[in-house]
Amino acid sequence: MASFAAALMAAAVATPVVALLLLLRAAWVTLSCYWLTPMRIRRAMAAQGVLGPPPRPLVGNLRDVAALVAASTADDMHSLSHDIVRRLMPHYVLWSQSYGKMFVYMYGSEPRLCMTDTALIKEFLSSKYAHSTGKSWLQRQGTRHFIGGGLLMANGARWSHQRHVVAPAFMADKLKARHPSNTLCSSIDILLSPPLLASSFVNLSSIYAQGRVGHMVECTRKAVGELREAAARRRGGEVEIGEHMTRLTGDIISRTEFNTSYDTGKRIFHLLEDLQRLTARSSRHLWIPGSQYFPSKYRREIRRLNGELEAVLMESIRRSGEIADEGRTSAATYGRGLLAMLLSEMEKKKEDAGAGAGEFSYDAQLVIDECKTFFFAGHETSALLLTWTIMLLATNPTWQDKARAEVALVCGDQPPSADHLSKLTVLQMIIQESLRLYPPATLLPRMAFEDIELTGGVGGGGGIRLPRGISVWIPVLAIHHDEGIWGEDANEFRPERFAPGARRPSSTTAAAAGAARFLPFAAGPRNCVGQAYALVEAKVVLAMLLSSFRFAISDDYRHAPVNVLTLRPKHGVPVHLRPLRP
Ligand code: HEM
Repeated sequence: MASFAAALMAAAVATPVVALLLLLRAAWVTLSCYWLTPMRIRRAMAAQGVLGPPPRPLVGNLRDVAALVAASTADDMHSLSHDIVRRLMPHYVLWSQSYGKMFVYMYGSEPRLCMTDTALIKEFLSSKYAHSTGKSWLQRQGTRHFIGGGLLMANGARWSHQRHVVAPAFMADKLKARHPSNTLCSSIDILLSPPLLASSFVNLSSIYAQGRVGHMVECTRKAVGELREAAARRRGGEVEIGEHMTRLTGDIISRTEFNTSYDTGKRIFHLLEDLQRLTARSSRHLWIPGSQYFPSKYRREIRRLNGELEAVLMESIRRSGEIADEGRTSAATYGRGLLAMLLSEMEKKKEDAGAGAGEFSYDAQLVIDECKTFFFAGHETSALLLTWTIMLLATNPTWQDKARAEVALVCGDQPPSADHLSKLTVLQMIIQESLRLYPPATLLPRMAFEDIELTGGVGGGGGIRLPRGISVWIPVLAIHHDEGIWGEDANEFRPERFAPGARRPSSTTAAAAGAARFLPFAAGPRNCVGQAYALVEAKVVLAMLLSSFRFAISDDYRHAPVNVLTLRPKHGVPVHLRPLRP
C-alpha cells in the first residue's frame, strides 16, 4: 500500500508516459492485493475441501460477522452460564456447522482460515514456522499507533532479535541454565506446553527474585487498603472489582518494569486507552484500498495523543538515563526491569556502532514502541484474569474457601513470598480454569508468509497445505469450551481438571496428548513473553485478596461477556467484600 501512495506521488511529478506506467503498476498491485491473491487463496483451500460462506466484493464477510455478533450480544445472558461461545463467536458456530470445523471466510479482502484441530495448531505454532508466519499488514496497520514496531507486531528476524532482548527481563538466567543446550525458543516451548504447565510453574515462580514479588505485594497491600475503604463507604460493602484490578495491575507493571510512579503509569494507560479507541474507529475502513491515506477526523487527534504519549515515555527514559549518569558507571545502573534492559541494549548499540553493530538494534523510537507494547499487553490482560477469577470465586464459595485455607496454610500471617507461590496448587488450578473459561485473548491470529505444509491432525485427521498470504485464526475460546476436548462438563467451572496428575478426557490418544488445547498464552516460540510474570502476579494478588476478604457476587451483577480486543465483562463485576481481619 505504501508503494501505491508512492506511485501516486511520483506520478504527479513525472512525465505523462512514466506517470501512466506508474499508475498502471499501482492499479495492478491493488488488483492483485484485493482480488487476485484472495481468490488464489480461496481456490487453493477449496481444492482441499475447505470451504466457507460466500463473500461480497471488498467487504467479504465483515458485515455478516458484525451483524451476527451485534445480535448475539445485544442482551445480557439470562443465567450465570459459562457457555459463552455461541454469544461471542456466533459466526464460528454457524459456519463450523455449515462448512466443518475448518473453514475460510473473508475479512474484507483478507482470507482467514479458522483452524481448530489442536495437533495442526501445535505444528503451526511450533518453532519450525517462527519466521515464516507472523502478523498481517491489516493487524499491524490497525495497531501501529499504540504498538508500532514493538514485539507483539514485529515479524521475522526483527521479531527474533527483539524477543531475545526482552525475554531475559521475564526469565531468570537460572531458568536458562537448566536447559543449557536449548535455544531460548525451545526452552519456552518446553516450559509452556500445556501438560507441563502445572509442574513448570514451580520453576517459573522461582525465577522472580523477592524484589519483583516484593513490589507486587506492596502494590496489592495498597489496593487492599483502598478496597477496605471503598467497601466501608458502600452499604453491603459492594465494589466493582474490575476497575480496582485494572488500577492494581497498572500500578504493578509501572513499578516493576518501568520504574515510573503510579501517576505517570496512570497517564500512560489513559493515553493508550484513548489511542486504542480512536484507532479502532479509524481502522474500520482499512479494508478499502488506500483508505489509510484518506483524511479522517480521527487522524489529527491520534497524532496529538501519540505525541503526548511518546513525550511522557521519553521523559521516563530521560530520567532513567539521568539515574545512570549519576552512577557514572555501566548501563547496569539504569535500574531494574524491562526499561532498564532496553536502555542497556540501546547503550550497547552506541558502543558497538564502530564495531559494526547488527542490523536490528534498539533506537529511541523502538524503545518507546516496546514500552507502549508492554504497557498495552501486560496490563489489561492481567486485570481481566483477576476480575474473571474473582467473579468465579464469588459464585463458587466452596472453591473460595479451599483456596483461602491453602493460602493460610502456606503463607500463615505473612504476605506471599516467591517460595510460597509454588505451593499454592489449589489457587493455580483455579487460575488455570479461569483462563480456560474466560481467556482474555479469545483469538490467535497468524499469517503464513510462505506456503506451509502441515502434516497431520488429531486422530489421523490428515494434513493441510496453507498457501502464502492466508491468515490463520485460532479460536481459543471455542477450543477451551469444546466438549470433544474437555468432556461434557466443558462449560462448567471445575478446577479439579487441572489437578496435578489429573487425566484429561481426550488424552487417550498419543496425538491428542501432545496437542495444543490450552492456549490462554498461545504456544510455541511466539507465545506470551509475560506469561510467568502474569501468573506470579495473579497468585500474589489473589492470595492477598483471599486472606483479606470474603467475596460474594452482588445481585446487581449482570452476566454479559463481550469481546472488545479482549474478553471483558460488559457491566463490570460488582462483588460484596467482607473484611476478614483488620
Ligand atoms: C493473563 C495475562 C495475559 C494473557 C492472557 C496474555 C496472552 C497473550 C497471548 C495470547 C499472546 C499471543 C498474542 C499473539 O501472538 O497474537 C501474548 C503475547 C504477548 N504478551 Fe501476553 N498475556 C498476558 C500477560 C502479559 C504480560 C503481563 C505481559 C508483559 C509484562 C505480556 C506481554 C506480551 C507480549 C510482549 C507479547 C508478544 C510476544 C511475541 O510476539 O513474541 N503479556 N500474550
